[in-house]
Amino acid sequence: MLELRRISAGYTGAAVLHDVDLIVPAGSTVALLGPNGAGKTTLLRVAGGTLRPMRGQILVDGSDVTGRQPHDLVRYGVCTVPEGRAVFPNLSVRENLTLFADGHSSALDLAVEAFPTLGRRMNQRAGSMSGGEQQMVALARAYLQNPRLVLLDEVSMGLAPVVVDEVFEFLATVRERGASLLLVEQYVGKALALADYVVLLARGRVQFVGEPQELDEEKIFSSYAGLESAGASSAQGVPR
Ligand SMILES: Nc1ncnc2c1ncn2[C@@H]1O[C@H](COP(=O)(O)OP(=O)(O)OP(=O)(O)O)[C@@H](O)[C@H]1O
Repeated sequence: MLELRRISAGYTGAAVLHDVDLIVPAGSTVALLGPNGAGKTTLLRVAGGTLRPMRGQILVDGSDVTGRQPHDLVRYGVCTVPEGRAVFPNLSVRENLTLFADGHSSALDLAVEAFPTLGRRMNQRAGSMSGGEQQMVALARAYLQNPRLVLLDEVSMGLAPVVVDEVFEFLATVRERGASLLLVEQYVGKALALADYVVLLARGRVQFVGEPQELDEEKIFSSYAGLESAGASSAQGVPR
């Protein structure tokens, strides 16, 4: 579905990602983990078309989409749910959703099915909703675009535990419907439970690719500390 080949990317000339290879097979969920500043958000920006890589190629279903803008990528079935509450605050929930519903009338029903809370709040101004509710709108919007690949950057950030559970149930539903997911997530245990594959990034380089069963949460966190201080060159993959 998505293939990043030897991606180097960064800001104002300085590379943050170095020769990163990453594959998200069709229908698979990949958890992208790593310590603060590892380059996870940067990688999602590259995959989602908001940051052009300095080098390397981005392929979607074998087509080269390097340099394509996010709105072009939607046509390839790639949608991003960025970090933070990506809603139009002055529009109602209904308007926020309709903008992304692409004319199909059952779209709002789909959103309500996913998040019943939204059904009771269709006329509320999105900006006046709680953080969790705004995140539901942002997630439902991506769902309405009938995506084949959803890029998710810390979508549970700052949410109450009960809302986090709801968000993960929703992601499981999106996955069951056949979409691929690439997710950056602070709730490592939940990410591992959902993921088919894990990619661990540190200092802008891939340190480990494997299956969640090969890792456990505690070891990942202890490896973060080592990877942050020791640097990528001396990091020896991930402790098992
Ligand atoms: N817009 C930007 N301009 C300049 N440097 C940036 C920008 N965004 C990120 N960086 C730098 O790129 C590096 C990687 O940041 P990135 O946000 O990709 O890491 P991350 O793994 O998502 O971290 P975190 O887990 O803390 O969110 C950091 O050193 C950061 O300071």
